[in-house]
Amino acid sequence: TRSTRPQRMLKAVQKNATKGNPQSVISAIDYFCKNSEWAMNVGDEKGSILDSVVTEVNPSTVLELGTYCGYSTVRIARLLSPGTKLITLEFNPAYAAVARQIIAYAGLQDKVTLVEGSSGEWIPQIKERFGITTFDFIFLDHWKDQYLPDIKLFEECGLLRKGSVLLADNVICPGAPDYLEYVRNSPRYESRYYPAHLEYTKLEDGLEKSVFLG
Ligand SMILES: O=C(NC/C=C/[C@H]1O[C@@H](n2cnc3cncnc32)[C@H](O)[C@@H]1O)c1cc([N+](=O)[O-])cc(O)c1O
Ligand SMILES: [Mg+2]
Repeated sequence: TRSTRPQRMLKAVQKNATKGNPQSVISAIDYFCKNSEWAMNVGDEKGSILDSVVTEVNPSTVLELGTYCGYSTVRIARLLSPGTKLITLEFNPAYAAVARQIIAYAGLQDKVTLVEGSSGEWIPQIKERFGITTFDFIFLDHWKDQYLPDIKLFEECGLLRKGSVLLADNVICPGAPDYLEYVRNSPRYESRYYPAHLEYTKLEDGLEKSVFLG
């Protein structure tokens, strides 16, 4: 049967990247998406903004929602200080299987815990399962209509502390209007928009950074 786009993306990484070199994995995926097949990775332009926010926060506890093929997982994990691990949630087993291989190719498997399951099911279990009290940094890049219910779940589960940083992809395209309205109008968040473009296109998109005020 025909291969899937994630499988073809993995092949491109194995062909063009250097094992154990995260930057080469990132470049190989961006090259594949620019020259062969578009895919919904955060991409290099928004990825550089992601890098700068992760570097600024220098988080000890990190959560990503929506691993997909692991592109942003690799971008984040490569910047974490030694001993720091990130948890990434992905409920599609086929995507998770590709992501595991891409993360391993980058040599970052020891810095990543990939959990196969849905955010709604797993967020309430994180404290007890992973011994985490709160997250310093959360990257939201899963289904856009899940951003709002999941941020409310973070609040209910006590997973945010004063200064926790949430960074959301695609707040313009495809858009997460209810989430934007919430973080921009809630007195509990200080929110800022980083304008950019939809990955590998000229369409407008951007990231919203929201700091929990406690
Ligand atoms: O739709 C987009 N992203 C949705 C991403 C979804 C990914 O997160 C997983 N997921 C979903 N809910 C989940 C809950 N729990 C765990 N994984 C979950 C899905 O299995 C998929 O791997 C998107 C679309 C465009 N676009 O231009 O169309 C551009 C982008 O950058 C995008 O991120
Ligand atoms: Mg996205």
